[in-house]
Amino acid sequence: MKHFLSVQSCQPKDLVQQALQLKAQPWAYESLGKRKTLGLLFLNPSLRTRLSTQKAAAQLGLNTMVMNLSQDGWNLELGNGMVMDQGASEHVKEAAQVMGQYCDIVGIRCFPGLQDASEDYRDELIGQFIEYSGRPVISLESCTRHPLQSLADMMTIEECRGTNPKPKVVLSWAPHAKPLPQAVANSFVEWATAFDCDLTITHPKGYELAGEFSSLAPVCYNQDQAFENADFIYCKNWSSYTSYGKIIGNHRDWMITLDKMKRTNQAKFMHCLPIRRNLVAADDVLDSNQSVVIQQAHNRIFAAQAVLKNILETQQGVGS
Ligand SMILES: NCCC[C@H](NC(=O)CCC(=O)O)C(=O)O
Ligand SMILES: NC(=O)OP(=O)(O)O
Repeated sequence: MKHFLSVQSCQPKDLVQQALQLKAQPWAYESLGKRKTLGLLFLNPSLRTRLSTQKAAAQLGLNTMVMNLSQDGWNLELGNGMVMDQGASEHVKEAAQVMGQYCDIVGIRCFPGLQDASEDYRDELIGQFIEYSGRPVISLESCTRHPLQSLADMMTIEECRGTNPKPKVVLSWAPHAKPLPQAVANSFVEWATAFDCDLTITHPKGYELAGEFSSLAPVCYNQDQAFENADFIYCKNWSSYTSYGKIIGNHRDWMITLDKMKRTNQAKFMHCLPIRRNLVAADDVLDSNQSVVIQQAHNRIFAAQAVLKNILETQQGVGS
């Protein structure tokens, strides 16, 4: 594996199996990353991604440097040929090349601005780090995707599906107070459709995902109907793609409740976290034994570890 940016960066089923093996034997490769450095750049807040990736790196013997770029770093300019007389102090060309000197692998978290769809969907910052750092780059959630989350989600589905050959998985939009990125939902659709799942997307009209993602699974505008016989409910808010970055209507009645969960086949409840209780999902859903949100967060360690292991093996000429 060279970079890890989306489901297309890997053999997803194989990677899930590797991650599950690492969960069983976390220290099996504890010297693989010896004397190598992982640099993690955060332009946005994080609890899980930051800590699970650091823990994964430690279990591979990697040294980690973390930088909260938005608080502690210089504002970066991405544009070519810009006269830098505004807020940005440093160009990504220098910043990425410098990171490439300090690190063997670079991870970047960067949320979209939610103002301009074409700008966000170019995912320029990650692209520039690939170009200028000369190092393998891992997406820690980009403007368009969150592949480490999706990998952990697929591990969780694998662990919970039992002998069900094709579980019904429902990605359900839920309300929120703030306009949020589409990245988690986009990525989940891409990954779930690469596995043996019967995926349905449900959301109010106006919340259609970008065509490259919405075209991968049927959309049902009736949440109650979508929940019938579901084995997994994957809940997430996202802002509108068509009215880009906007919240349209309030749709508070789309919150996940125990009554709605009763329509399902005792479905497991999934969410990437952080989650706003009693807005996105009710307390009694999150506190029920159907909720697997903590298991998902636990699996983030081994998802990151599997990705780092593959990149390190490629650097040593033993992987693909
Ligand atoms: N990394 C996982 C999700 C991150 C982000 N959630 C948030 O920003 C929630 C913020 C809040 O609830 O204030 C999202 O939806 O993409
Ligand atoms: N799910 C997830 O990525 O959480 P953080 O934003 O806390 O990293």
